[in-house]
Amino acid sequence: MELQDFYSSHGQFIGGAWCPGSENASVVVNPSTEVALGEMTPAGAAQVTEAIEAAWSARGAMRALTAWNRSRLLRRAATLIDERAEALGRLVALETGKPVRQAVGEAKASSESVDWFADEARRVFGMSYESRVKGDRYLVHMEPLGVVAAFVPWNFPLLLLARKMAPALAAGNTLVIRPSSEAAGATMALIKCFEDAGFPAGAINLVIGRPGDVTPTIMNDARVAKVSFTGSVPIGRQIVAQSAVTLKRVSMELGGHAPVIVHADADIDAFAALAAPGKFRNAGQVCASPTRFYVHESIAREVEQKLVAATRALRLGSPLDDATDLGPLTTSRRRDAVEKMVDEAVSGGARVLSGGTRPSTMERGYFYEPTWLTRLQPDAAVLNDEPFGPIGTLATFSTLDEVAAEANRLPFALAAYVFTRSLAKTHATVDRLEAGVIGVNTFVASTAETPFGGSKDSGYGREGGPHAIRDYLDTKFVNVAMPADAE
Ligand SMILES: NC(=O)C1=CN([C@@H]2O[C@H](COP(=O)(O)OP(=O)(O)OC[C@H]3O[C@@H](n4cnc5c(N)ncnc54)[C@H](O)[C@@H]3O)[C@@H](O)[C@H]2O)C=CC1
Ligand SMILES: O=Cc1ccc(S(=O)(=O)O)cc1
Repeated sequence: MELQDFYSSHGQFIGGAWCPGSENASVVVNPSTEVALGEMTPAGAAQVTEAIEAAWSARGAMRALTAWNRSRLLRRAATLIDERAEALGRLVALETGKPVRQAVGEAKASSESVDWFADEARRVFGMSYESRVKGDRYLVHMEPLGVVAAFVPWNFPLLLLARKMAPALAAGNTLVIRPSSEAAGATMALIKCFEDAGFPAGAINLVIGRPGDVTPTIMNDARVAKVSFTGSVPIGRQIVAQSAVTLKRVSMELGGHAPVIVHADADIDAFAALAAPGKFRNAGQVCASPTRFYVHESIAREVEQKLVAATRALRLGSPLDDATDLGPLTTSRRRDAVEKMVDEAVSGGARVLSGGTRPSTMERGYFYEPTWLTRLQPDAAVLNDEPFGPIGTLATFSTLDEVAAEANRLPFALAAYVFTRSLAKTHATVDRLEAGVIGVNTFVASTAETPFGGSKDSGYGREGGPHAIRDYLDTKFVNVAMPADAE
């Protein structure tokens, strides 16, 4: 099916039915060609209210499902996502510019997340314990919150959506989802997997619209009990402020600026082989992307050479090509922001070790070369603001005290990475780092079964792992006193 036909036949999903949006059509652009993939009609504020009403009405149907039923539905959705992974990945590649192999990997990881929470649905345990009055009982029930709103960004439109939907549905909630319009088709296709799995009408609602039409409507509606947001720190702050009006619960998965500490005893070849693809995965548009590389001064020269060589071996090109490692940035505003950061750094005296420009080989598209910068001024924007693009910075260190202070200097605390062969150095470094997730000798810091999230300006709440479902549950204490004349 042509993408335009898919946008037209799907669109918004409200109360179990697909329908067009009520606002003027907007164009979805292919970032690797800058050509329109099609047009879709965004949802207006009235449709957002309809979606909240549908989710509110469907609470009963969700509560009528047993944990085993919810588990079966999630398992079916996970199977469908897995079966459709190639098609889902292709949509992500077309709409966001992510290389198709990475995009199919994202679809598979989404399936794993939903599959994992299919099990978690059956492990929502309350408690029963002895009262301080003989014969009475204290019971603690865990209950769904009701209607949950999920705001999902464009960089991992499948995975970050799955990580919100799966625990919310496993706990028995209903959903109103606002994805980024950049990845409209991929989001619709993922929602279709849940529809085809057989969730009750109204349990899942999708509204693709402009922030000004969608967010205030959701934030001002007291029927929405919780909001889970992934995106930038400034928008996260706005949403937290707005949540005060109706006292919604909030989970925030915001930006990062991950430090990477490479100790003198690290396996340099293994590090370089992981670091180049790790840094430039999804062109660096990953909240946990490794960005500030601190290398022990005794190995700095060798690390620099090997890192640059490994980076030059990466293939930049069409996201639809299986051999591509690096596609375009998803939006022109991201490419422009990256370009500005590099140009300003260079004006301030930074040295470019590789990249530093748009590629001469690509005539169109929001491409930018994978870039390494060194000798940066401490106040360079790239060392302080999240680059969210294909830029890595290199600096040296001599002591753990010095590098730990530098790593923790920023207000972000999402991911960090450490490379060493020593267990003692691993523990000493990990203990000093302020980060929600830490990879040691790896850039994998997130799986379906482990908690992902940050602290400080990187937000709060955890996605994935056994901790995640707690954010979608309410606690009810019941004190059962025995009547004096009970039989
Ligand atoms: N933590 C993460 O995974 C992500 C972080 N970001 C951060 O955002 C920066 C810029 O991304 P942009 O899309 O250009 O910026 P942005 O700050 O306008 O948007 C960030 C995300 O929030 C959404 N958004 C914007 N306004 C919203 C609102 N009022 N209500 C609900 N959602 C809203 C957007 O659709 C997007 O997905 C990146 O440089 C990065 O720092 C962006 C996407 C994902
Ligand atoms: O942007 C947030 C983000 C994206 C991807 C992953 S994962 O490593 O692929 O799980 C984690 C966080």
